Amino acid sequence: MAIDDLPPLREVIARHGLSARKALGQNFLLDLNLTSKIARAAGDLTGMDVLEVGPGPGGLTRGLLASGARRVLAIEKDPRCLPALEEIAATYPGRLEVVCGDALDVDPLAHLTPPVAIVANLPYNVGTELLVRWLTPRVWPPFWTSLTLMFQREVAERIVAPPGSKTYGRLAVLAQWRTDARIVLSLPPSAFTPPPKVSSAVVRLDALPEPRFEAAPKTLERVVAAAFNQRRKMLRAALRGVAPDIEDRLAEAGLSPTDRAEQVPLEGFCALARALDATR
Ligand SMILES: C[S@@+](CC[C@H](N)C(=O)[O-])C[C@H]1O[C@@H](n2cnc3c(N)ncnc32)[C@H](O)[C@@H]1O
Repeated sequence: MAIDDLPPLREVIARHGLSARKALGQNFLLDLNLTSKIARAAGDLTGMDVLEVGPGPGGLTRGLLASGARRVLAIEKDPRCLPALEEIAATYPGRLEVVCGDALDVDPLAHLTPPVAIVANLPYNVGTELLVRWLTPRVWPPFWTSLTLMFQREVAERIVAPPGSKTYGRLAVLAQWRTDARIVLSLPPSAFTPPPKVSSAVVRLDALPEPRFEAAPKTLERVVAAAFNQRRKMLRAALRGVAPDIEDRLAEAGLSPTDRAEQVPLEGFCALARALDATR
């Protein structure tokens, strides 16, 4: 059964000539049962403001509106998608605002009132850049309460990876520091039009009221980036450029200079960030 009275998405993309563009990472979800499922994975949206990044022809947008979101702000870079999105806006008067632009340049708080749920099916590189930005504001809690984001399966696994695992790295530390992160849905390439080369997964990240351990976001980001850039090296070598007296700071944080980044738990990276900031 259709989730609204709008025409099927295949008809919409044919009518508006929305052939997928590789440069914009366009792999569309045209099955409205699936887009409803992703909207439901975002939790109870009744009365919430929702930021959707990269709505494309609007399959997920329809799911979000049908599931009771108060208002949806949809930021889409490709102007060819606007007519399809305007049709949806007309079906849900006053509830969908469409902004044409790069999500990296738009301030959602100029359009929405917190608390906000963020939902997106974005190209990989923009998705991780936005994720890191949403996870590292100076002040916590952030303007959003949850992030429900589609990634390549391999990136989703990196976000939820535990310490000691091969995929544990910068994304795992930054995500698990301030959120509860879990994979809530897996999708095969055949779910998308055109099908991508790899499987995808939806990750749900719920903002914690407070970070698990105290640390300044900028310092933590710097430490984690340096540590995992050379993940096979011992910490004292990988972090040499971070501080001249890195061995003393590692000792203060209770870390061994001969450890490697993938063995260091979240708590250890936060302790190191605090030790570095204490000596500035
Ligand atoms: C993978 S498609 C998903 C489209 C739609 N959400 C769906 O699930 O069918 C990604 C969408 O993000 C848009 N996009 C790519 N980069 C963007 C950016 N920097 N800001 C906003 N939208 C972007 C693309 O034009 C495309 O419509």
